[in-house]
Amino acid sequence: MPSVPAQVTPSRTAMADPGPLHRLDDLEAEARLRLDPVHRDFFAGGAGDERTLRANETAFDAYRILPRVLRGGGERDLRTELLGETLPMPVLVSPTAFHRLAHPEGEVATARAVGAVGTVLVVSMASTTPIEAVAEAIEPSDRSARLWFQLYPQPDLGFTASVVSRAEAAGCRALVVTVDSPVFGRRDRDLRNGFLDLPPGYCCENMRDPETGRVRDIVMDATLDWARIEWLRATTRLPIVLKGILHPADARLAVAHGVDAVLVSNHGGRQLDGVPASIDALPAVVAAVGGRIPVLLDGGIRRGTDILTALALGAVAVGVGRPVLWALAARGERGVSQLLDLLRAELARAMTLAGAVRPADLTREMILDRVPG
Ligand SMILES: Cc1cc2nc3c(=O)[nH]c(=O)nc-3n(C[C@H](O)[C@H](O)[C@H](O)COP(=O)(O)O)c2cc1C
Ligand SMILES: CCCCCCC(=O)C(=O)O
Repeated sequence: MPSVPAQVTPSRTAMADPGPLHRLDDLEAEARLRLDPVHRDFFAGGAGDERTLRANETAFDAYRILPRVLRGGGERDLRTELLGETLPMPVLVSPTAFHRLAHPEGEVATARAVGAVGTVLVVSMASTTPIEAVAEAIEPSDRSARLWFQLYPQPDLGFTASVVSRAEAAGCRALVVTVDSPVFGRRDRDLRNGFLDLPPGYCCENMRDPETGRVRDIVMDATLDWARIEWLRATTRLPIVLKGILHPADARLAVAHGVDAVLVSNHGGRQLDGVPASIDALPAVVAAVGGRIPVLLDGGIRRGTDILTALALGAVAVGVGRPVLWALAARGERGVSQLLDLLRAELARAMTLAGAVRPADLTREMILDRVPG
């Protein structure tokens, strides 16, 4: 594979304190100033004509919140039960690759920020920091933070098992198995930019072979099937979350195969272009699962009102992907903390205005859909 052409080194000096964060999209604008344009394209881009990428955000425009009034309740309680644990809010950090391209401290900075909030960081298999170092980055006093590990199952079962063991030993509390990537999506921006490999000095640290020390390439495995999920089920005691479920029939199969949760996701529009926005796929998956396992969602979450809409349509929690990368690139650890605080504050305010004290108060009847723009 050709390596990436010489990169512009982002300047991290002489940047004034950016102060408080008022809007999530300010982070993207700031990040744009700091990122190498090739890396920015990798983070921002999607597959094909990026129809699904755009739809993930714009689909929320077709939903309206129908609030309840005079419900009182005082302070909002955002705590959320998920896979046997209590999260402080129904927001997780979805797995994204290559955080060290966004900021020199990479996944360590992300983990510290998520650790301070105490929610879940799903560490990508394509992390540029080894899972052990990500786990160590979380302060002992913040150990209520949860790491989950995202896995692309590799055709080499022995190596896959060794990666799962590493994640278990590092204290990861769930395995997020990405099932929407039997092959890499066609990403025109990366092809045009020649971004086909990491720059020298960076690698996917979780792909280091335990025996040889060599770093393997991640294989997107087109032979992946339900039998492999059964194999994984027998290989680990960790809860298994299937990431990339869009079809209700697959959600039913996930339940039948003993999976612990499904994550409705189109990989941020980076795999099969033309699939529905995540929020549009959610209701049918929720109906198919029928409450037997939790349903999560990611894709296009940018506002507290987006989170509220997803929860009311049946998601137990949502994940954010790109906003975390923008926050990290723009402001490092502080930016990720500010982002999570902003989402929490926006959600609490939206719930107050909608008459919900707890996430469980958000119900399907509070959402009108197919509202023309
Ligand atoms: C730059 C980038 C890298 C990603 N890397 C991974 C990955 O390593 N594993 C994975 O399962 N999903 C990956 N995703 C998909 C995200 O987990 C998530 O599904 C998506 O970003 C959610 O959409 P959002 O960016 O609109 O929040 C990546 C997404 C982006 C933007
Ligand atoms: C060969 C490296 C694979 C990185 C995969 C990251 C990812 O999922 C993405 O969407 O990009």
